[in-house]
Amino acid sequence: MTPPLIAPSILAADFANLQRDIELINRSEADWIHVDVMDGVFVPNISFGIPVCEAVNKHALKPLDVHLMIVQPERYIDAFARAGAAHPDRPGTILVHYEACTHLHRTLTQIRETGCRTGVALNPHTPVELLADSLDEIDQVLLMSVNPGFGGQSFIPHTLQKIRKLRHLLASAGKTALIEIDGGVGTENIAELVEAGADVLVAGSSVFRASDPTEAIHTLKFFNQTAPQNVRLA
Ligand SMILES: O=C(CO)[C@H](O)[C@H](O)COP(=O)(O)O
Repeated sequence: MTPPLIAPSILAADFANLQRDIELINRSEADWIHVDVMDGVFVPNISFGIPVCEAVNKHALKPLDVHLMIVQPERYIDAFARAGAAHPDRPGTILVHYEACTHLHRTLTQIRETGCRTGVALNPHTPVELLADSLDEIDQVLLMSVNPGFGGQSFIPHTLQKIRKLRHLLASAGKTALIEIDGGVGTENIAELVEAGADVLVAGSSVFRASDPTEAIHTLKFFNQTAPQNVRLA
């Protein structure tokens, strides 16, 4: 089985040591760097914006997975693309929320024009079927498995059903968009998430609250490999 892609969320990093934490991700087996942008309107919290994304990009060696939890995301797509999501050597993804887009097709076209991969995020209550007529424009679907706005929340179990439904929707339409899960992901649920059909796992607290974040990333990525046994040689 191909290991899932792991995207540590810097929302849980130490903002006073952001360069150190980005370099930790660079050296680890993580695949992407997840950048959570919150505006205090779409979600009840404010995280950071374009200058911090630029600062992350300055040190990043892996693609940025920019999750815009903001209203009217079309106003800021070009700025976040320039701030690192559209890096020519490691192009990343810009994700907008379905619930925040009045003209989703236009917004996804705008993201494609920047050179980034396109992503649509769905809140826990938003049905996956609403994406049925947009699949041609979507490279990645992010299912929120907590209510967006804060790290460290508990995983919502209903997400597993949504992953299976989305997997079925994609297969029926012959599409290959990646399924990404965000919120409450850790060693206790990664096996069932991947088994249900998840391709990408965002992990904030389970990485940055671990005593060894590099090891935590390894454990998530290779969750289905048994730990090496201590073999006594004769
Ligand atoms: O988008 C988010 C919150 O809106 C975070 O990425 C998400 O909650 C991950 O954090 P944790 O792994 O701590 O749950």
